[in-house]
Amino acid sequence: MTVDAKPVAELPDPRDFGLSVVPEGEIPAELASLVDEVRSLVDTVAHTKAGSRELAAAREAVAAANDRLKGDRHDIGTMVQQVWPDGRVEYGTLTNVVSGPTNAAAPPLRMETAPEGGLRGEVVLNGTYQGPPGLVHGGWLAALLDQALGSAAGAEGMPGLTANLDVNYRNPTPLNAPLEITARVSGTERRKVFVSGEVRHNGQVTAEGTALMVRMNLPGDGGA
Ligand SMILES: CCCCCCCCCCCCCC(=O)SCCNC(=O)CCNC(=O)[C@H](O)C(C)(C)COP(=O)(O)OP(=O)(O)OC[C@H]1O[C@@H](n2cnc3c(N)ncnc32)[C@H](O)[C@@H]1OP(=O)(O)O
Repeated sequence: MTVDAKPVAELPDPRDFGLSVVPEGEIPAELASLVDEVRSLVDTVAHTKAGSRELAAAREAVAAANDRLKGDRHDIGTMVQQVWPDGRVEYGTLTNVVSGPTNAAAPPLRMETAPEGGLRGEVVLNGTYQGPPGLVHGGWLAALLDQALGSAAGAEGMPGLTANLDVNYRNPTPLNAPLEITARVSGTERRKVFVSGEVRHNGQVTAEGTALMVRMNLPGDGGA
């Protein structure tokens, strides 16, 4: 098994597949700020002990905001073009549930190139990601790993879909605490990209995963 990455410059342009693209720099600062506020609102609502009057008033205010914004929407499948600090261009889904910059349901996870190779990111999951008391839900840890592992393949010029994901939960993962996510490509075989990664808290692995990503079949690939 070898790592046989395509040059990053050959990454597919989503526009060639009929998808819309929004450059990340063109997302209004007001939208980023609104997304942060909604993320906080979801946590607040999930934990509130407010009384009926306050709840009804808050519901009216939220409904008014919803009515105000819901007319003008990006299409499902819209991509966001992100430029890495080293100038590399990457495409992700605008509303990706783990990393989408406009999705208030996303933590959001942003991965960067790690000095030791592969990718590294940091994330804090609030109480809306809870599974067992005070701990992160295992399904969300799998989602974080899936995204990080997929990004590691994408960063090597091999974007694709997850065919298989295997997660081991080694230690409880706390809420409201910094988590480090690492991921890398360990090998390739034809269109198969083998990836692995970890979630750590205070340097201790809490979850680790391996995945098989099947690289997108691109024009000129010959299916290989
Ligand atoms: C435009 C740019 C956009 C880029 C965006 C990217 C964002 C990424 C973000 C990522 C983060 C989010 C991630 C997500 O959320 S991805 C969302 C969750 N995943 C999916 O929905 C994938 C559903 N599955 C499929 O679509 C197909 O099955 C795929 C595409 C995976 C393969 O169907 P395809 O017809 O294409 O290929 P193939 O069948 O010829 O197989 C090829 C090779 O693979 C081997 N194989 C296949 N399956 C398995 C398996 N289960 N175990 C072991 N091996 C398996 C197979 O034997 C063969 O091997 P070999 O014969 O060569 O030895």
